Amino acid sequence: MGKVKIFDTTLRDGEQSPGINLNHKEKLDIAFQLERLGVDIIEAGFPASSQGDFQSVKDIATQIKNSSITGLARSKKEDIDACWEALKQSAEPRIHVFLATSPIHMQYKLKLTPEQVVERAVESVKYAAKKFPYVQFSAEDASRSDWTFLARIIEATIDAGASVINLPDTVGYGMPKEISELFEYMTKNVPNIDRAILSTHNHDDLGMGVANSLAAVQGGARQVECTINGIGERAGNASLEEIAVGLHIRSDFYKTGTNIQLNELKRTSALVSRYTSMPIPKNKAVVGSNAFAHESGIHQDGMLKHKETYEIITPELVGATSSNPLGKHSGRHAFQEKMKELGFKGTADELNQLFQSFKTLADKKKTVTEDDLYALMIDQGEDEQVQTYSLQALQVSYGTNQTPTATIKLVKSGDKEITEASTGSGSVEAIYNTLAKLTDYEYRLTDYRIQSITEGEDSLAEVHVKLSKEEQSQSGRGVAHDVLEASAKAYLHAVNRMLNEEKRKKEPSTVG
Ligand SMILES: CC(=O)SCCNC(=O)CCNC(=O)[C@H](O)C(C)(C)COP(=O)(O)OP(=O)(O)OC[C@H]1O[C@@H](n2cnc3c(N)ncnc32)[C@H](O)[C@@H]1OP(=O)(O)O
Ligand SMILES: CC(C)C(=O)C(=O)O
Ligand SMILES: [Mg+2]
Repeated sequence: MGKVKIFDTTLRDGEQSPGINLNHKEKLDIAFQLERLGVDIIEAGFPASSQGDFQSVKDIATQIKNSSITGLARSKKEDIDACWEALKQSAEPRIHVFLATSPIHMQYKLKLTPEQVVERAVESVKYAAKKFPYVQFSAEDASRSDWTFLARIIEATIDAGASVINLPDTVGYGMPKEISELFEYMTKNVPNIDRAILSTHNHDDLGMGVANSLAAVQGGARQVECTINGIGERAGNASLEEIAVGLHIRSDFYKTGTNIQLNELKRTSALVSRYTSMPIPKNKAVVGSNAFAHESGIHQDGMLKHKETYEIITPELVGATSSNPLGKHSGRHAFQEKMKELGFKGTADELNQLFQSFKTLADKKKTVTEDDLYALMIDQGEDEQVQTYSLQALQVSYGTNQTPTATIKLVKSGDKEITEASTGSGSVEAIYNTLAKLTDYEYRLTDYRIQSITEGEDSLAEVHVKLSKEEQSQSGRGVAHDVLEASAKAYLHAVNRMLNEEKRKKEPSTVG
């Protein structure tokens, strides 16, 4: 069996997404990327719909060399003529003529009888075939059409010159088994079907776009129409990246493949997302940022032991990279691996302590980044010094028209709990006034700096302070999820270092 042709309609049906309006340059950029991706046919637009669409189709048709270009036309001479004017310079001019075949569309929208629909379709395909070497006919709303009538119009349009017959699930109504049977039925019941290839075009109203496309391939379709990121009318079209990767990964099942250069998928998806301002959901198959991310401990452990335990698609296949983000579901194996990567050389006990701090942090933060882990490592190094004072509890009350008050409980010398409260003109000053009382020292705060270690709302805050007393000064650093807690920690860090330094000076020198 030959390869399934990929017909990309991002620039036509994709652009029909509410809110999307691509300009000329954006359309050309996307067309060039689709060509790089290895798309067989690019539906560049609907030339009769506007002057802008006409010009884009024309320019794409003259500039793209390695994909065939097509344009959409209603079953009307004016639409076909506009399409010809836009596409006549293309290397392989193709037209896509459509007319609806379902009872509801024929009666209410077209206001035509089934006989008139067959007549109009045949007349249009014949007219198009006089100009175009390749004519595709689409029976719009095929999935809600009567199958006997559909077989009749397919036979008639093939006789009129159509070499591709598309059976769209225009409103995303079909179910996979039904779509597969529809294609099998037409393959068996249309006498001249071997003179055309069958094409499938699915919408995602019931979330079946990709499943129906693959089911159609099972039923005999040899062309699949789809869009990048699944953009399109209403809930969108079937997504190209999912179809191409599905056919590749399960080629054992479908016994076919595509010409798509899979490692261009991620880039193409990102380009379309940027130009259409339609963000890609994190959990989107193939191209979502979580598609190759493994967060839970058991999965990360499995991945470290053998990637295929949890990865059926390698990120490299689609031009993406994998990641093992650490979060609250991560276990010791993945944590240890990451710490090794970061250069941790401590003992098993130290690693264990770090793992506990990491778990505490991960409970508050969605993803713990490398920078967060560095911060934890550095904090641990500091913990090895004598900590005269350590923070037990901190409460700050703050409100407009209210004096900020801090209540702080410290542990002194490892066992004694001491508590104090003080006010200040701001929350940080209230904290520092309270800490000054608790630590019996009157330091001057000569520097206070705050920075976020990582990006995002849930990043760790890092506070740096400098405390001075007479000739002495000492810096301190505190890291916490909360700015006020980091401020208190930084102050205590400086006090503890100051006390350690004083003690060291008093100790008799061992040198000499
Ligand atoms: C399933 C799909 O995705 S189909 C493609 C949808 N895409 C678009 O509609 C692209 C943007 N559309 C447009 O710019 C405009 O709708 C145009 C330029 C195509 C037509 O504009 P207008 O002439 O103002 O017509 P309008 O859009 O209001 O109505 C559509 C007309 O086309 C007719 N029509 C619909 N499909 C077809 C068809 N396949 N063949 C012939 N006529 C058709 C309708 O019956 C209606 O005809 P009527 O005016 O006699 O009732
Ligand atoms: C024009 C046709 C193919 C279409 O987009 C549809 O039926 O969804
Ligand atoms: Mg469509």
